[in-house]
Amino acid sequence: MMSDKTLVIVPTYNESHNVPRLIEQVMGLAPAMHLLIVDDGSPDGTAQIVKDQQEQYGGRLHLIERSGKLGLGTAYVRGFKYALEHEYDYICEMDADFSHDPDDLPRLVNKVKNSDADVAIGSRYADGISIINWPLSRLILSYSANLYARYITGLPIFDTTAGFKCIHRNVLEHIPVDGIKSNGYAFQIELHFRAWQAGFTLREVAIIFREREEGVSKMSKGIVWEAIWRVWTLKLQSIFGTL
Ligand SMILES: Nc1nc2c(ncn2[C@@H]2O[C@H](COP(=O)(O)OP(=O)(O)O[C@H]3O[C@H](CO)[C@@H](O)[C@H](O)[C@@H]3O)[C@@H](O)[C@H]2O)c(=O)[nH]1
Repeated sequence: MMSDKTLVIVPTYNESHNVPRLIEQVMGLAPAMHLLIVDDGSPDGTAQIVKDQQEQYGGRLHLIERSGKLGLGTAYVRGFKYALEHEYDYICEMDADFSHDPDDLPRLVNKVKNSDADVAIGSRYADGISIINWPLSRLILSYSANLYARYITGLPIFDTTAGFKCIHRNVLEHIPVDGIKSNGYAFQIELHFRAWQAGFTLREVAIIFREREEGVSKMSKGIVWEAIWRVWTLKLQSIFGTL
């Protein structure tokens, strides 16, 4: 096994305007990282753009194509299994739309490599509120969802729904990733909760989150509802065992 292999997993749905620059930026980082795009049959041809660039990056750019829009959570679970099968040590999550700055990836990876953190979370709320250009309504929704999830679950972090992080391979080997049932942004809460319950250390690293400039958010009412009820099932499961 190569030492210190890092895989950045990016789920995509209709991100053709973002993915060329995303690939260029992640492939240009030092130390070198691998990038896995998990695309859900995007009608705008996102997957084809990835395929066209694969040869250029000598085996560092990977693609999983799924048949339709199956959700953010299952896309990450698919990516985690790929990471374990291919023996990556550090596994990162990131959005395709530059809300997360790829240049912050080395900071997250270093946090896991060089501190007690098993999961380093790129946090919008660790240092006040560091979000640029979100409408006030979205900011209020996200902030209150995070307070609510933190209060009910007891998670020791401020950004429970963060989708930007680095995870040590050990975490994914020890929590049953197939058992993560949330599929929207609640997936992030559930992943943090299961890692924390298993005794792993979560640490927040302050980042600046920027509203996307290209494409649209896939946020929906269903995603919000799932987060509202899911935190209760997580809490109850932790008290009573599997429901
Ligand atoms: N493969 C796949 N990818 C998806 C799907 N839904 C969304 N994505 C991809 O997942 C990433 C995040 O989706 P967005 O729709 O851009 O998220 P957002 O509204 O900006 O939400 C942000 O905030 C959430 C809550 O705070 C975070 O949980 C989320 O990760 C993200 O950072 C993007 O790369 C998007 O293309 C899906 O069904 N399938």
